[in-house]
Amino acid sequence: MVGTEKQTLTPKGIIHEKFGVKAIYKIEEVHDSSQKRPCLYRCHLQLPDFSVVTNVFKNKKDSEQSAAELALEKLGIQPPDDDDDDDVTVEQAWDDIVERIKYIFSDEFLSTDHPLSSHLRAALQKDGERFGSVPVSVIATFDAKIISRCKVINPSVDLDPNLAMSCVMEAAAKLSDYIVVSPHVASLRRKNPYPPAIIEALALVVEQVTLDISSEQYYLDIIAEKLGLKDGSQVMISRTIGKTSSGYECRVYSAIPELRSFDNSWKAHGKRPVAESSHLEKSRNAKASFVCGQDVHGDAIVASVGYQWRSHGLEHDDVTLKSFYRICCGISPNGIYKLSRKALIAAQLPLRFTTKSSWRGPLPREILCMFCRQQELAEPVFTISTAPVKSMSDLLRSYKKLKDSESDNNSNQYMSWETEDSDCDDTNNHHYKRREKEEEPGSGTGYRCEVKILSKSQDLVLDCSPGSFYEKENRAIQNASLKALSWFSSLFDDLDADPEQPRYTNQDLDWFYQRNIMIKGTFPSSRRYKEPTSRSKTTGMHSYTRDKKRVQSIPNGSMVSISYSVSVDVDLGFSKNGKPLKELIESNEEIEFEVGNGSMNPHLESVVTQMSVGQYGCFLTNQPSEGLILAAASDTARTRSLLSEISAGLEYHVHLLGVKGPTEKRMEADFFKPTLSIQRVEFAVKHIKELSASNLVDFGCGSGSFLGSLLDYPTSLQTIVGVDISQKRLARAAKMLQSKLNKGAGNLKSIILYDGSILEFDSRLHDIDICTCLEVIEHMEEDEACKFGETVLSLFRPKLLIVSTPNYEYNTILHKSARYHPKDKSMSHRSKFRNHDHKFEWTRAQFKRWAYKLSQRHNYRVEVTGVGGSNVDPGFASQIAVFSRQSFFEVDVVEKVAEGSMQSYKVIWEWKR
Ligand SMILES: C[S@@+](CC[C@H](N)C(=O)[O-])C[C@H]1O[C@@H](n2cnc3c(N)ncnc32)[C@H](O)[C@@H]1O
Ligand SMILES: [Mg+2]
Repeated sequence: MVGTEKQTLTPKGIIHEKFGVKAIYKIEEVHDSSQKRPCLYRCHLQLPDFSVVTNVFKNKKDSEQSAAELALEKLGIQPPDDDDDDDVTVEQAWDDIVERIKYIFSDEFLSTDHPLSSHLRAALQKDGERFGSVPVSVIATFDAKIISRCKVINPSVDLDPNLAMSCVMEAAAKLSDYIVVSPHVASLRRKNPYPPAIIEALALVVEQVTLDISSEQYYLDIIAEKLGLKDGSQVMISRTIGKTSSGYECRVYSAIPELRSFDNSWKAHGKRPVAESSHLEKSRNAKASFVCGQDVHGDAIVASVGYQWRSHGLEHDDVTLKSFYRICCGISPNGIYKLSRKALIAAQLPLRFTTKSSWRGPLPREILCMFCRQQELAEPVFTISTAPVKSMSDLLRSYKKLKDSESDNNSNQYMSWETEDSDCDDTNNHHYKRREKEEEPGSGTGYRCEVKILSKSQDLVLDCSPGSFYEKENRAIQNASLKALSWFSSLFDDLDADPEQPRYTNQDLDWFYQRNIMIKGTFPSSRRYKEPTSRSKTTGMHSYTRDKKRVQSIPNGSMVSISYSVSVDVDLGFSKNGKPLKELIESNEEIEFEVGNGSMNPHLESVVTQMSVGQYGCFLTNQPSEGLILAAASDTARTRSLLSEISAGLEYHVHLLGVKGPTEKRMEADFFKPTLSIQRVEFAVKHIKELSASNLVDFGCGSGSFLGSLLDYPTSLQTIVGVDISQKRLARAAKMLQSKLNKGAGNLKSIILYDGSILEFDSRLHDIDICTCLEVIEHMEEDEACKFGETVLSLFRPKLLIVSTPNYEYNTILHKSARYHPKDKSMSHRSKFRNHDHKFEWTRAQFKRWAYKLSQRHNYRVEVTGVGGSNVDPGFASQIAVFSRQSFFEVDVVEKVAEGSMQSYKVIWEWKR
């Protein structure tokens, strides 16, 4: 007799028998360039219903076998070499079934991919007596090991499935300590409850249900019915948790927990009792509890339905999965920012606040207030303190200290001592406490802000005291708010994660307080800055891969404008039917952001800052949290199904529309300590003192930063005047000056702000001691700048005129410091200027020519000098011409003009002592 040696099939063989050509193996080569090892292999196996990916192997065959083994495990098929059915005795078979049932009801089985585990998870979603009960028929049908052992016990099980079920019931009866057998309903359930954490994790399933409220039935009864409850009287209703896209309010509906007596004894030892864990009690629904801030047990329905005070009829609106996820998103500070910028995937809550003009979206303080309201916390309390800054030398010394403290605090040096025209200190009408002023009157100021978040019952939730100083009070407040927000954000960010304690009830505050006191230096470091971990892809456009060395051509501080789209994309080779699958989830025609402050999705920012204007880019990344994608996607059902694909990632397309270089002030602040504007103030003060000037006019005074600084220096000045054509800036100047004067600054008699063009003459400003025109002329056309020169020296005729403007030749140095490439062909001539608003920038020779010719025509003497750098090549960063009136013609001209008496300027604000 020829020996019939038993041929055991390999895992791959079994897969082939079952699926034939529908099983697609794909081998991926894994290179590790850092180590000179040969290539490794990973196998992706795609089956009609699911796919698996292996670890890496030295050879392709092993990776394929491993993939097949993984797939068999998922299918619940025992690998053939595991054991040999022929050798199993009946007794052993019973033992195996008992062991297997025990394993099926273990904690770890719930997280396996075995098809039975889905039945178990579904059973744990049931309420009441059915909670955790799994039909015996399911166990007898879907577990290969149980089937094979049942066959050993009784070979006829193939013909009569009832036999297998009896086997399972009988085996389960031997586990009476562990399993409850319900013979009348033929189901099994575990005796001891699952740990609450496991149950909570299971509660994260969010599905869409349809409530038919068209009938005459009471809507709460309909909701009760969906929740498996008797009627509306058993339904608990949450507070409003958010709105649908059309603005209707949503609430969470769930079962009223069993009425328990009020046992307050736990408060003494500070720990809330864990609910008596009978399997009959509904498990805590973590997601619903997170969303509405109340303990929700069992299933919950988010719905927008009910009677509003505005109308008599029942109002209702569809709550889509998208609106649900958007509500979840809006609970976190980062989400509030994302939603308000209409860029869920792209926008990020910035890590720092630089200037109001470059900030996009609601300001940090507004977001913080919104967040506190939403979380039922008290309004944030800001405490502002000032630091003494006495003289230039002290300022320089303290700068160094500040820099150290800034770096301790993981923040950016730009934040300190920066001036910015467009910033205004709109710090009114909020909860501010002012500390004793530590500085001497008349000295400069630096602001520091601390923010405290308290619960409604005034318990401290967060104490955020960043150590940084800012020149502007508003900037200190915004940055402190941002720090508090970033901290809350790190608690809330992942929509699908379960924050341990998402809200702060009195009971939670103790531990919350201890964990959350945030002081200087203990701020959690950000996880945001990662290079794109792209699955690289070439598309004929610019494509980016992980290996490519990153060369940032757009410097930090620039304002970048892009259009982009993001799609969920399933790799061609892995999609079912081999068809490419893609779903657009977010797109934006134009969105602007500041580079380097963390306000843009790091992948997009990293790619965009390597591009030039007009260029397109395409890249792929892994997916962020599913909740975020679903909140952005319009077809949530389809997007969800794509996301379940193993090779799903995000495909970004981006077009760089424009770049505005980093602001002049930021670039200069990076380079000059003290800043050029402070150096200009010092320069002017020196001349005021030399001349013992009693009045001064600042032409193009903007938001009054120069005039405001003059209040900090003791001089002979009695009257100062500002002229500008921007009413908005003049209003800011007035507000700032008033606030400084209220604090007792300066020794002046009067201040006037005029709205008017400095190209026009106004006889009230004739024959002034000193006129200044700092960084203004380059904001006009060149011919206007020349006209201004003529008007001032021929009509206003001040004793001294100081005009400053950037030195174009110095830009190469500034741009180099900002990693800016002026040779970039995509940059226009204008973009090589320091500021996008500059109409021209002169070289030293151009400026000198203008100044000398002008002075000669009007009988002034001129000295051309500057601040920042020195007289040697390429000269001063900010070039300055000082025109002094020669006394020769003086008398005639003064009289001539006084007769003309033209008043073309309008008084905007006036102050008199
Ligand atoms: C860069 S800002 C300089 C502000 C201020 N001098 C300083 O150094 O901080 C230029 C200012 O010039 C003003 N300006 C431009 N053309 C003007 C004109 N024809 N008359 C008056 N002001 C003008 C603008 O409104 C703007 O406030
Ligand atoms: Mg300028």
